[in-house]
Amino acid sequence: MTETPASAPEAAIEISNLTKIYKGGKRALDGMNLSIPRGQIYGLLGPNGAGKSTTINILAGMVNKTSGTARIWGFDTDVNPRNAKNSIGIVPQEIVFDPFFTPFETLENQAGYYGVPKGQRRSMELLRAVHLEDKAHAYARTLSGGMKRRLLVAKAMVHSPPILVLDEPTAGVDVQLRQQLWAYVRELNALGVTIVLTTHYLEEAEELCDRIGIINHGRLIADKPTRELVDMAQEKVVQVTVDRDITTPPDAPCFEKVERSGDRTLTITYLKDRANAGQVLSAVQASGLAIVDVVTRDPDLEDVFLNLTAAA
Ligand SMILES: Nc1ncnc2c1ncn2[C@@H]1O[C@H](COP(=O)(O)OP(=O)(O)OP(=O)(O)O)[C@@H](O)[C@H]1O
Repeated sequence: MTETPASAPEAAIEISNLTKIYKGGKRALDGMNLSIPRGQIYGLLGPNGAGKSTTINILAGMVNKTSGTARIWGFDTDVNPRNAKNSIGIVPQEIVFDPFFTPFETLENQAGYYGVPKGQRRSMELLRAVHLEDKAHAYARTLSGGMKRRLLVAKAMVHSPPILVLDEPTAGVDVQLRQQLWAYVRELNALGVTIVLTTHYLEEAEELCDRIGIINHGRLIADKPTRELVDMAQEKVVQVTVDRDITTPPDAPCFEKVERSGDRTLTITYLKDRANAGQVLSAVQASGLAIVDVVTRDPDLEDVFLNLTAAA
C-alpha cells in the first residue's frame, strides 16, 4: 500500500517547469508551475486545449513529459515512480472498462493490480459509497453512463491513495447523480484525501473548490483561494426598469457600459472599485427617469475566467 514519506508533504502535488511537446510539435505545456496544497479540493480550470488533461495524464504516468519535474505526495515521478503512482488515484475523462467484468470484479482486479492484499480490499464498501451496491454483480456494459463514471471513481480509490484526481467527472452525469458524486468527493476530502478536479462547470468549481488554478496555453495564469479569485471580478451589473419607454439610454461617468435591454429596461455595468449601485441609480434618476424595479447580478467565477483567459 501507499508508503508515505516520514511526514506528509505540504504540497500534495508539486509541478515545476513542466513542458510537454507532442510529436508533431504541439507545445501543450509550456513551463508549468503548480503547487496543490495538501487537504484541499483544488479546481484546475482552463479553456479547451489549455493543457489540463496533459497535466493529469503526466501525473497518471500515461503521457511522458518533455522536461520539468512532478512530485506526487513528495515522490518525484522520475526518481520514485512506484510510490508516486501509489499516492494518486485518477478518474480519467474517457470511460474505459472491460465490459465483461462486473463492477465488483472490476474493483477486485484493480486492487490486484495495485497489490492490495485480499483481506484489505474494500470493493463492496467502495461500491456502496458510490451507490452501486445493487449493481455489484451486473455486467459493466449494462451500466448507464453516470453509473460507469461512479464506478471509475470507486476504481480510482481501491488502493486508498491520499490524492484523488478527477478529470471532467461530471460530463454527461445528470444533476442528481452529480450531487451524489460531489457528496462522496466531499466525504473523501473530509477524511483527508486531497482532491484535484478539472471541470467545465464553473459554478460547480465555485461551489466545491477551496482553491482554483487557471491554465491557459500550457501555463498557470492564476492560482488563488476561490473567494479571492471571484473577488477579482470588477464588473457588476444592475438592471433597471423605468416608468416609461426609453428612446436614448442615459449616460454617466460611473457607467462602464449601458444598454437598452427592453423598451423600459436598462442594463448598466459598473466597476465595483470606481462606483457603487447607489451612484448608478442616482445617475439614472438624474436623467429624468423614475425607477420602478432593480435587479443586480454579482460577478462570478465565469467573469473572472473569461477576463483572465481573454487577456492572456
Ligand atoms: N496526443 C496528442 N498529440 C498531439 N497533440 C495533442 C495530444 N493530446 C493533446 N494535444 C494537444 O495539446 C493541447 C492541450 O491538450 P489537453 O487535452 O491537455 O487540453 P485540455 O485543457 O485538457 O482541453 P479540454 O478542456 O478540451 O479537455 C491541445 O492543443 C491538444 O490538441
